[in-house]
Amino acid sequence: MLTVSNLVKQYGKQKAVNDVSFHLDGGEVVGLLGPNGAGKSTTMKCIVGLLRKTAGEITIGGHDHLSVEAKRFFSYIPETPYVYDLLTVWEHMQFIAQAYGVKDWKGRANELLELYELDDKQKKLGRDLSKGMRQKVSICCALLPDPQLLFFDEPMIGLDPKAIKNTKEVFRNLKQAGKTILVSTHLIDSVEAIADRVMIMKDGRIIGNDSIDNLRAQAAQGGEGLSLEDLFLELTKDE
Ligand SMILES: Nc1ncnc2c1ncn2[C@@H]1O[C@H](COP(=O)(O)OP(=O)(O)OP(=O)(O)O)[C@@H](O)[C@H]1O
Repeated sequence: MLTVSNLVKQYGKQKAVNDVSFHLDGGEVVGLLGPNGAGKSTTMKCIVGLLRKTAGEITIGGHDHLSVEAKRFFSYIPETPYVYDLLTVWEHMQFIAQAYGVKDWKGRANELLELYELDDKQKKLGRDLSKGMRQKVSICCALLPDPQLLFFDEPMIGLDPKAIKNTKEVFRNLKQAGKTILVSTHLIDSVEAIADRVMIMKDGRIIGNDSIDNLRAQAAQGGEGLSLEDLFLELTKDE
C-alpha cells in the first residue's frame, strides 16, 4: 500500500530525514514513535506531498505519491489542524464530499459530527472554532471519504478525554475494516493496543521497525516485561 525508499529530507544542511525506507502492507496499523525532532512529521509531510523530498522514492497503491491516483487512496490529519475560516463545520463536510466525490455523504457526516460532539456546532465558522474543535473537524473531514490509507500526525493533541477515547475506538473500527494506518504519536498507549508494528525514529533514521513483542526481545537486557513506554525510552536513549 505504501513504500518509502531511501527518503531524505534536508532543511538547509540538516538531514531531518536521513535515508528512511519502510513498507506498509494493506490493512496494517503502524505506530510511528520517536522523541521531539526525530523527523516523524517531516516524513509524513514528504509522503503526503506537503514537503518536497530531497531524495528517495515514495509510492502509494503502486502510484507515485504525488499523482492524483495516489491521492485518491489517502487522508492526512496534520499535526496542526487546518480549517477554512469562512466555511461552517457543515460546509467543511460538504466541501470534502464534493472534492472526493463521496456519494450519500450526509448520513455519514452527521454520524461523525455526533461522534465528535460537533453536531450542535454545524453552523459555526472555521475561524470561530477552538483548537480542539478544529482538530475534531480535521478528523471528521479525513474520515468522510472512507479512504484506504490514513496518516495521523499526533491526532490526540488538543482533544478532550472523550474525543481521545472516541478516536481510539475509530482506530479499532478502521483496523477492523481493513484500512491501513500510519499514526505518529507521543501517547504511546494510544497505539499499543492496535498497532501491528511500531517504527521508532531517532535523529532522522528508523532505529526500530517490528512488532512490539519483537522489539521488546531486541531491546537491551531486561526487555521482557517492559512496557512500550520503557521500551521506547530504552531504544531512544543517548548512548
Ligand atoms: N521548516 C523547517 N525548517 C528547518 N528545520 C525544520 C523544519 N521543520 C522541522 N525542522 C527540523 O527537522 C527535524 C525534524 O523535525 P520534525 O518536525 O519532523 O520532528 P518530529 O519527530 O515530528 O518532532 P515532534 O515530535 O516534536 O513533532 C528537527 O530537528 C526540526 O528542528
